[in-house]
Amino acid sequence: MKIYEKAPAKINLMLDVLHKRADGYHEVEMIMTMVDLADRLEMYELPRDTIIISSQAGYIPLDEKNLAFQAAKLIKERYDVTRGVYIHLDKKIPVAAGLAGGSSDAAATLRGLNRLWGLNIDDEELQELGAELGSDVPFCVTGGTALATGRGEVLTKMPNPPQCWVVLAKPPINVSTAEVYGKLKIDENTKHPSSRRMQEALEQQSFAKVCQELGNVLEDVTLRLHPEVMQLKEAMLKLGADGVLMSGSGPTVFGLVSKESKVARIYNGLRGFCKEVYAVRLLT
Ligand SMILES: C[C@@](CO)(OP(=O)(O)O)[C@H](O)COP(=O)(O)OP(=O)(O)OC[C@H]1O[C@@H](n2ccc(N)nc2=O)[C@H](O)[C@@H]1O
Ligand SMILES: Nc1ncnc2c1ncn2[C@@H]1O[C@H](COP(=O)(O)OP(=O)(O)O)[C@@H](O)[C@H]1O
Repeated sequence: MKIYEKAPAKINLMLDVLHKRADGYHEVEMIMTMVDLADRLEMYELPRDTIIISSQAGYIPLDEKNLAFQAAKLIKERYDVTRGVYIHLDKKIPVAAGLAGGSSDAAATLRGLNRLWGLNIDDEELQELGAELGSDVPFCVTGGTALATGRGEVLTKMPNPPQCWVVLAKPPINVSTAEVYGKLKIDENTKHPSSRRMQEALEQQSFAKVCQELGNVLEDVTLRLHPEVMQLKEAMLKLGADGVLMSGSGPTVFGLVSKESKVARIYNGLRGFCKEVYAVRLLT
């Protein structure tokens, strides 16, 4: 039997950092949602007790460093599964982009192997397993729109934003999440976005207010390291996006666009100087 799972990318509509914790992680408040740009996973059982990962993408690890491998290993160990699995990753989400591609692959692996091996693990337990793999994995297990607190693993469901277009642009630079958190300084000058106001915008289904409340404290760090991210933000706004923000630790910038008629102009305008541009819908 073959199992297929879709692993969508996330964007952070707002991302606030409250403080650094004793365990080295940062206490966050983020509202995240999924977009229709997704990796596709194909999984089937192997007669031998082994985990094999393959992918058409030449630029991700295929060994135990791969988050899908780690997810398969964790579920096998925790539920005493002695059967093996072959997992093919059809990568579509740009890597190390602030879009949680690896986390979403890990979450999709947990969901898929739960089905393949009939383990009947509920979502809450899958999220707990996910938290052992990374801070964004629990959200990716169930998706939708959620407020994430703690280090990202404490989830409260939120209404989906009003449907719109999302134009994503990833500049050709690599950003390390650990480095961005490491260089972040929270002080009295920090401009904190508000999860309460973003939540109100979602409850009111106000697209204008969602755009107005977009904010990410990690932006300042990544913009300082890579000024070209700012150029992308400015270009997107100039081309007509209604709201623009960097996702996660970056470097991907997303623009929310309500009118379909504007999307082609923004997409084509950005393609002039950025190779990786996507125009997708929210996954609502
Ligand atoms: C910034 C965010 C926003 O959604 O996403 P990305 O930019 O990675 O997509 C997340 O907080 C990233 O989540 P994730 O990528 O799963 O992070 P992890 O693997 O758990 O942690 C990577 C490193 O980031 C730092 N880290 C992560 C989460 C957190 N709340 N505080 C931290 O300080 C730690 O240094 C950790 O070693
Ligand atoms: N299945 C996977 N897909 C993408 N990247 C992976 C995967 N497994 C491990 N990685 C590694 O995880 C790191 C972060 O990748 P990714 O999850 O795409 O980015 P981000 O945390 O910025 O959203 C990369 O350095 C990549 O090599």
